[in-house]
Amino acid sequence: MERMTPLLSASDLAIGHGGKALFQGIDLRLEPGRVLCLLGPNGAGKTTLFRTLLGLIPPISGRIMLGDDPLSRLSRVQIATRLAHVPQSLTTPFAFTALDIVLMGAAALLGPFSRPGPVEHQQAMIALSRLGIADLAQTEITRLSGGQRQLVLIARALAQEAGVLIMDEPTASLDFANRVQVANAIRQLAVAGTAIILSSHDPDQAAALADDALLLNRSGVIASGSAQEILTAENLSRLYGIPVRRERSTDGRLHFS
Ligand SMILES: Nc1ncnc2c1ncn2[C@@H]1O[C@H](COP(=O)(O)OP(=O)(O)OP(=O)(O)O)[C@@H](O)[C@H]1O
Repeated sequence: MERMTPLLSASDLAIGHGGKALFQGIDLRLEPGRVLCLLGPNGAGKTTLFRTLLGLIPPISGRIMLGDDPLSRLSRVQIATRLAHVPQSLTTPFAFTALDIVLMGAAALLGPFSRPGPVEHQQAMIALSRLGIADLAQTEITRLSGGQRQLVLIARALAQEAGVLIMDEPTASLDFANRVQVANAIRQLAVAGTAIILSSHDPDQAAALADDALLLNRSGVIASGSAQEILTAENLSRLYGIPVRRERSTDGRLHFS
């Protein structure tokens, strides 16, 4: 069977800072509707990989492609039409409303001297609706819960109309209810065709959310492939350097301890 062209792919990638490689030999491909989760200890290089995929740090070697185009040949605006970044949290001292924040995503594709108009407004409202938070459009973000703010950040990325979302620990600072809400939103976006690459410190979450996983530590890529297959006790033990137990509950979910 012919394979689909991935929205984002990397082959034989070496990444690092100041020309010093943290890893080499990273291969990944992300097709529409797939969720890929990066797991690895603190300082492993997950953020460095994201920044490299976003074109903010040059790779040391290897190739990154957005569809059929090499990332290195695309302008920032062209990259923004394909890839959107969702940061860990939203901090701003200004009294922006949720709609203001999402409009920033819709406006990312405009020229430097253009202001968002009705088209961008509509795009922003559609993004808020897709995340079920259209009723919060006029609420100042300082009045929103951590989970609601995270949904606003995801809506901002959606309003950018990129096919791939890159999410750096999207549920890191959230309580249980907000984590469930954001995780459900991520799955719904994937069902609708968005491709998502995210990082997590929670193997249970990776098993529940992701189709594929990439396990990285300072020794390199420990494993890569189908999340259900590579999230084994043995691989996670190697990844974190501690004994790990894997259990499957009656509802089929994987749990690690
Ligand atoms: N701008 C930089 N210049 C030089 N080294 C850096 C820079 N940013 C990060 N590093 C180093 O690169 C390594 C990987 O860091 P990175 O932030 O990518 O890890 P991470 O897996 O995202 O960690 P965490 O899970 O704690 O967020 C670390 O050793 C870090 O000190």
